[in-house]
Amino acid sequence: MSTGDALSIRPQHPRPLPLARLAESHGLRAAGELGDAAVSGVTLDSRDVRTGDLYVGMPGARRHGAAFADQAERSGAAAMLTDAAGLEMARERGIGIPVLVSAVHPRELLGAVAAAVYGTADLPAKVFGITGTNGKTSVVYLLAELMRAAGVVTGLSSTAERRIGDEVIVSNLTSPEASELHGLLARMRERGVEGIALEVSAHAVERRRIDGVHFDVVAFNNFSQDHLDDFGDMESYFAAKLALFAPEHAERGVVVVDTPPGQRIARESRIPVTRLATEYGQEADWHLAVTRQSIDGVSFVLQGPEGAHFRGSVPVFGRFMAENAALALVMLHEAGIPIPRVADGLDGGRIPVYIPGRLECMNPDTPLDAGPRFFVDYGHTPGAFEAMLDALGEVAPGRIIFLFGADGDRDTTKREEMGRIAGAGADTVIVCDYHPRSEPPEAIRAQLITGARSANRAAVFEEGDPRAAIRLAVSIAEPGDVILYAGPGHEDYQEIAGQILPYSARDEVRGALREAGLLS
Ligand SMILES: CC(=O)N[C@H]1[C@@H](OP(=O)(O)OP(=O)(O)OC[C@H]2O[C@@H](n3ccc(=O)[nH]c3=O)[C@H](O)[C@@H]2O)O[C@H](CO)[C@@H](O)[C@@H]1O[C@H](C)C(=O)N[C@@H](C)C(=O)N[C@H](CCC(=O)O)C(=O)O
Ligand SMILES: Nc1ncnc2c1ncn2[C@@H]1O[C@H](COP(=O)(O)OP(=O)(O)OP(=O)(O)O)[C@@H](O)[C@H]1O
Repeated sequence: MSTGDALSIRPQHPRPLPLARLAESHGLRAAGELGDAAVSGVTLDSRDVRTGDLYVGMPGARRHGAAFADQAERSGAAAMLTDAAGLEMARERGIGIPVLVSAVHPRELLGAVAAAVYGTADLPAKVFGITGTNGKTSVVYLLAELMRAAGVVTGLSSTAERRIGDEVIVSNLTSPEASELHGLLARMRERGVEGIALEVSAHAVERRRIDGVHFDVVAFNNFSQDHLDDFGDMESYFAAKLALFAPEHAERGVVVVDTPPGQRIARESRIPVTRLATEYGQEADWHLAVTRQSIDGVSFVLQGPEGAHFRGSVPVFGRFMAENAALALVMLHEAGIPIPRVADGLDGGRIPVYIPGRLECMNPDTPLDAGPRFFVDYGHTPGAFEAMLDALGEVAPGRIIFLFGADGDRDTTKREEMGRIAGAGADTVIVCDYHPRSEPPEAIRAQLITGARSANRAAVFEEGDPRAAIRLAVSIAEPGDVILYAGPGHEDYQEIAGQILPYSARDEVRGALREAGLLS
């Protein structure tokens, strides 16, 4: 997520849709005369309204969007869509624009309405969606890179950023609200995008942010603890992911079946599923085997039905990166972009993917006998910590120095487990602050440290200020050691006590490496 509050992206040449037609096709009641009013965009945020928009004022967790109807009207909204309560609020505010009233929660119609306004119900492009706890952003970037290799014009939407070809758009949520998503899809269509990779969070499925999108292929990679503050329990979190595997969302699915959650998705999916296994002996349609690993990347062989196979590598360490790449390859194959076509566009199977802030090495040119390698990562779940530290255990030439903090005001139950995994998998742990938000930072650190000490392995240091923590890590590291800073990834801010402060871990790390003479 970024703190950038850029306006949502829209098509450059919208085609206004008559309100009367919209009302009729979606069972909306018109409060007053619609005349020949038409709308050319949709938004549910008054601060994002453009002239000619349909402003959707719907109830949120904290307030009703209709409270901002006057602001939306002043900004040029041509009409409003709301519920009965919202209509009352709009009337109280003396709104003059036409109002459409929905008998159900407007969220239930938002995707279909946005698709109708933007004409995105049926896209010429192939659309791919990935869900799972960790690795969604990585799979999205791999999909985009592999499509480029196959000569496909690509667009993507991820936590890190959204992209249309080479154009980069600020990303505020992992999965944008349906109104924003359809605006993005419409712009992609204008730009001739032929293949679209979308990260689909559990929130997106549950809050109907993907309504009106029909995926050619959706995929599931893994499932572990996260977001319990939002979903309450693991079963509800899982159910939100499983719901993506349904005919109303997608044609077909690809599932990593190494673990019981993956096997369950494959069993309970309501669409045909192709299975990918990375564990030896696991029954599946496609099998992945890692052939070589180092701190600089991972090589693998992927084998599938009818002799389909791929031999290649990813320049990011970890078995799970090979798994992410294999999953992307199988998804494309299932959508009719066959592996040989992708392989033809790659140099010897090398996938030159760059994933911002995911196991990103900040000094890849430092020789291992001259200094430590410093990686910045977005991992913030016990599952991601385990995957990264297991991977490093296999490839780190020297000691592992692990630097991390935890979110304030988010799933507090995962903190001790994150600390324990860090303490068990690293040689040195440095606990610092991430986004404390409204919580006392030292209390968050204390929970992480309790977990880290419980493992009885790593030396544990506490340094709240992340800038100082980075420098502490560099000062104690020796040639061949690996420093892994988990949490901030691509982000460019720190949220402390209601304030958003500029902070880029990647820039800070570069600065610290320069100070130490490890980067020019
Ligand atoms: C918990 C949650 O999902 N909240 C979302 C929700 O906020 P809310 O219900 O609290 O909205 P509200 O503040 O009550 O406002 C009600 C309505 O008034 C509108 N409003 C509000 C203020 C204003 O000035 N003008 C205006 O029009 C709002 O746009 C909204 O439609 O509706 C907002 C508008 O769409 C979202 O931005 C907001 O996402 C917040 C930012 C969020 O952090 N969501 C997280 C939990 C999330 O969705 N994360 C997932 C998963 C990430 C992962 O996998 O790690 C994601 O996909 O990003
Ligand atoms: N297949 C995987 N299995 C487990 N961990 C992974 C996998 N792929 C990546 N990771 C770890 O999880 C971290 C987050 O990866 P990524 O950003 O791709 O996941 P995400 O699902 O998009 O997370 P978010 O939705 O929070 O952005 C990575 O930086 C890496 O540490």
